[in-house]
Amino acid sequence: MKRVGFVGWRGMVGSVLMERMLAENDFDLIDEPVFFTTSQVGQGGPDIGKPIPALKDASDIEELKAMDAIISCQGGDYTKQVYKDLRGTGWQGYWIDAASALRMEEDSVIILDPVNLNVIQDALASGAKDFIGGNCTVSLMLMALGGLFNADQVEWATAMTYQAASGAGAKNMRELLSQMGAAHASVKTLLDDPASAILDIDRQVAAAMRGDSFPTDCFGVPLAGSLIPWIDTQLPNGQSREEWKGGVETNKILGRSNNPVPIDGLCVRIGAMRCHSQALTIKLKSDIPMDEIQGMLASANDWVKVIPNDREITVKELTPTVATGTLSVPVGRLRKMAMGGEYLSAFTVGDQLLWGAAEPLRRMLRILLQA
Ligand SMILES: NC(=O)C1=CN([C@@H]2O[C@H](COP(=O)(O)OP(=O)(O)OC[C@H]3O[C@@H](n4cnc5c(N)ncnc54)[C@H](OP(=O)(O)O)[C@@H]3O)[C@@H](O)[C@H]2O)C=CC1
Ligand SMILES: N[C@@H](CC(=O)OP(=O)(O)O)C(=O)O
Repeated sequence: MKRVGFVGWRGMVGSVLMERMLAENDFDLIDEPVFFTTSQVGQGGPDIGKPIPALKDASDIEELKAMDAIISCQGGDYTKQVYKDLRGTGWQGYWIDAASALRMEEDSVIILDPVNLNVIQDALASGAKDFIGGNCTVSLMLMALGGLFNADQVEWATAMTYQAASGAGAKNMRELLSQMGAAHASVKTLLDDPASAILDIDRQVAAAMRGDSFPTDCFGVPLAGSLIPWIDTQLPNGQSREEWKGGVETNKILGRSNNPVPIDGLCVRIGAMRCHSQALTIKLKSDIPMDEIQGMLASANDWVKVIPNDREITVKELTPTVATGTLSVPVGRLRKMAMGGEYLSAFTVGDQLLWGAAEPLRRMLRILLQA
């Protein structure tokens, strides 16, 4: 592969992708990396340790057409704007995308190679050209529980999520911190006085959070000190779109859309920065002994880390604070539930910008570059 085009490389997901590609020396495998922009045509691109042309126009179909592969972290609106026109020219290159726009298209593959390399390879062999990153929550759940799914031991599963601000975008991360600051500022004087009453502090914070000056332009409501029990749009059946993705994307990734495992849940935004967490209830097909379960999970890929169901280790190692900025996907709180030996509880955490967004794209490009 000679020419690889990058769109959306300076956004939040794109920046994480660039960091990872530099860390793994991926650019050494690309003859001509070409960087595109929707707003800075002609300006300089990122420093990748070798010369690159000035930024090209990401809406210029002729320029895009010259690429052997394009990797986009620009978002679904951009994909909808150019993808059809580009394919309409007869372009046969590979399209790798972080956005959800093409995920459920028949000809596309949702990529998560530590879990579905077989699906990816079969698709490549049959000429597939569109490789789309999965929803962050889904990818992180499968990185954690891939062992049970691969062994076909899951009868059904529910995922109750605790999703970070980053999933809503860079501005939302900033707003979360502004909200934290505003909440703190509203009671600073009282906090500084050790004799002040906690219920006065509580009343004053609640008033500040409900007040008009509390910063809520991005989330629409307070997140710091609160939570938001809805992510993405509303579907007619009462599911949120994020919850719907849990079922359809998991089964597509596993290559079993025709024989789906029922998966549903409830997706909630909480005040973490960039790590999504999820509490899972898994109905197993049989009462598998716990040591076998742990073995299946731990051996599924190089990044999953089984945390013993021990209080001290769990509170230290199974948190967003520990997982943030790393590729490690800890999974713990593993125990059989009161409902019976086939009911397994689990809790998992992962960085939603790494395995949840950039890393599957980077690895897909690498698969193509090394083919
Ligand atoms: N955020 C997430 O958790 C996930 C996002 N995705 C997908 O990735 C897409 C992009 O998400 P995300 O990276 O969060 O989006 P960003 O808003 O961070 O970046 C998107 C684009 O905005 C433009 N931009 C304008 N101003 C700036 C600035 N000051 N700094 C950086 N970029 C700027 C850039 O385009 P240009 O250079 O052309 O101006 C950039 O590529 C999403 O729409 C979604 O489809 C997928 C999985 C997870
Ligand atoms: N919806 C996710 C982030 C995201 O971008 O998801 P998707 O790639 O499925 O649109 C969240 O808010 O946490």
